Formats: sequence, C-alpha cells, structure tokens
Amino acid sequence: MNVPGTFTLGPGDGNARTGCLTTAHGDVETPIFMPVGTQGTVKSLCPTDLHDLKAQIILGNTYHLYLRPGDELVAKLGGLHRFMGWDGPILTDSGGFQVFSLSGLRQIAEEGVTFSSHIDGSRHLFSPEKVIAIQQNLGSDIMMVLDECVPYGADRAYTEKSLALTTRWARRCRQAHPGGHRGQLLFGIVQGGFFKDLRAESAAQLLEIGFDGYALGGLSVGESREEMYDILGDATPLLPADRPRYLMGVGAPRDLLAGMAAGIDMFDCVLPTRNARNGTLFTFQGKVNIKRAEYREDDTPLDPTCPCYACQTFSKAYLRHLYVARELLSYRLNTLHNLTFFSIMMERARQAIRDGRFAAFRAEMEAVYPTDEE
Ligand SMILES: CNc1nc2c(CCNCC3CCCCC3)c3nc(N)[nH]c(=O)c3cc2[nH]1
Ligand SMILES: [Zn+2]
Repeated sequence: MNVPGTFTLGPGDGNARTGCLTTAHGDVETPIFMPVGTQGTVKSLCPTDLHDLKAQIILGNTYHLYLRPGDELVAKLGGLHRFMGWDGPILTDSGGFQVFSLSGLRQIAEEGVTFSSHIDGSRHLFSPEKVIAIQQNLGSDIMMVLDECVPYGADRAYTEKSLALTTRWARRCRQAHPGGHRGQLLFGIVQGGFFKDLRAESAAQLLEIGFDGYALGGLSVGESREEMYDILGDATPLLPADRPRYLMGVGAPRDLLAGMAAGIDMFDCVLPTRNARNGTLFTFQGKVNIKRAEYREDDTPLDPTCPCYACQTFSKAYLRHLYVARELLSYRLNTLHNLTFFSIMMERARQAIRDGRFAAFRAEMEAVYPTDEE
C-alpha cells in the first residue's frame, strides 16, 4: 500500500485526467464526487448503504461536530471513523465556510474568526491552530486549512486584504500540522474572488508553503455559471498537476463535467442529498420531480438502468406516494438513488477519460442536463 498522500496519475483526455489518491483509510479513484455527511452521517443512510453505492470517500463537518457532540468527545470515542462506523476515507472542511453561512455575529481578526453557535448562541473562536486540532481529533484523512470564502461581489480591496490573511492562516495551519502526522493530509485553499491576478497570487503563495492537495475555494457562491467557468478555466492550470485538485461545493452534473474538463479531481456538493429531500431526482434521462401528478399512476421504475434498491424495487407511483405522505422512507430511497446516480456518472466519466472519449460523454450528459435550467 502506498503512503498516504501518494497521488498517481492515470490516462488523461485533454485537461481531464484520472488518478488515484492514497489515504490512511484507503485509495480514492479520481475524478471523484464526495457525498456530504453533516452531523456524522450522510442523512438517512447507513455506512453499508454508502459502500453499496460505491462511495469511496465522504465529507464530515468540522463546524457541526465541534459544536455537537464535540471533537474531544469524538476523539475519546476513537475518532470519527469509529464513531460513525465508516471505515473509508473522510475529508473534513475547516468549518470556515459553515461559520460564514450558518452562524451569526461573526468577527474576522488576525487570530481567527469568532462566531456564535447556531445551536445555543455560545461564542467560539476558530483559529488556524484550533481547526487543525479539531480535524486531528476527528481523525479525518484529508483536512482543509482555515480560510475566508470571500462573499460574491466583494471589491478588490476587500478581496486583497482577505487573501493576505487567508494565506497567513494557511501558513499557520501548515505549521500546526507539518505533514505526515498520523497519515492525515492537509489541503490548501485558493481564494482571490473573481480577480484572476489575485487567484494567481494565492496559488503561488500556497505552492510556496506546500500542501498535499489544492482546492479552489470562493466559487459556487452565487456567481453566474460563466463567471465560475471563467475562473475555473484560468485558475485550475495554476494548481500543480501532480497533486489532487478539489473544487469546493460543486456541483450539479453539468458543473462536474465542466470541472473535470478543466482538470479538477475532487468535488463535493449537498445537491444530491438535499434534492432527495425535496423530491428532485437525477436520472440518465434527466431530472424527475417525483411529486408531480403525472407520476401518480406510473408503475414504471424511476430509472430502469439504475441498480439502486429504489429503482429495482419500487414504482414512481410509490416514490411519489411516499414523498406526498412525507414518509421517512421517501428521504432514504431518494437519497440512495441520487447518490447512486452521482456515483455511476463519475464512474462513467472516469472510463470515458481512460477511453479518450470524454468530450462525447460530456455532450451526451449535457443533452439531458442542459446548461440553461437550474
Ligand atoms: C456550495 N458552494 C460552496 N461550498 C463551499 C465550501 C464548503 C464545501 N463543502 C463543505 C461541506 C458542506 C456541508 C457540510 C460538510 C462540509 C467552501 N469551503 C471552504 N473552506 N472554502 C471555500 O471557499 C468554500 C467555497 C464553497 N462554495
Ligand atoms: Zn436508482
């Protein structure tokens, strides 16, 4: 078995590439979509379900687990893998993004970001050293640095100032986790908003510090698709080709395709799990809104080509009934299906890259996932 952090590139097709990342809890084939677990669980699924749908790596949530049940308790109970019964790789975000999106009353200073818990209003400080300690306690295989995800529309002056602080925080994170510590990897996060020169500066600064992988942050924050793709195309080649590249918070099928075409290796998004809860299901024939009346008497499976338990066992009429009746099983079956779809789509993408036919695969998928609708 390779040492954690080993990243071996396989066949490529244009800027799209396949690879294999070794972590302390196993290897991850790239490009990869990572299902999001929020409070130590991928909502409504058991770890066995995740293995059944061939999930290779999942996301844990530093912010939530720190607040409840507490990272120290999780450490005392053997770490997040043992706590949640998932023996595969886990990536944890630093929590910075959640602080900005979930908690009120936050202040940014040299030391770190102070915020009020969305649970009980108590005050907390996330410093670079603190978020490293939390992720070490959780035992995640891939940790992220503390960063400020600059709000969409921030002006150049604010973005420049924020970038300088974010880089100082990244350096403190690296110092707090010099590398090789129990095989836990540390990724840097490129910021710089929508200013290409600032993005280049950010990438160069992070490269000089040196990380096991590099993420593009500050995207999928409300910008238009073309704005995201513009930065994506310009910034991705700045990230070292021999290290994993992670596009944070992305995304819908067409955004995964655009990211892979640009040379991105790793993705995470709440879309498949969140949409499962509101009845929006992804199939290879396009999106299905299961609550629509047209499915009331539809005795056919959601996606006859899908191997998941929901598609193999139930009709659209039944899935619609469960959703309309607000039955808990609706949540579980819809999540099983959506994550199976994302898993199969990524497997087909990896094979298309290996076969040198990624452009054709992308065109085929975009025909059912047009770029105009949300
Ligand atoms: C949705 N768009 C988006 N997400 C971003 C995220 C979060 C990525 N997902 C993390 C999971 C969220 C659910 C719970 C578990 C962790 C970002 N994170 C960081 N640190 N920096 C970003 O610029 C950053 C930028 C992001 N943009
Ligand atoms: Zn299915």
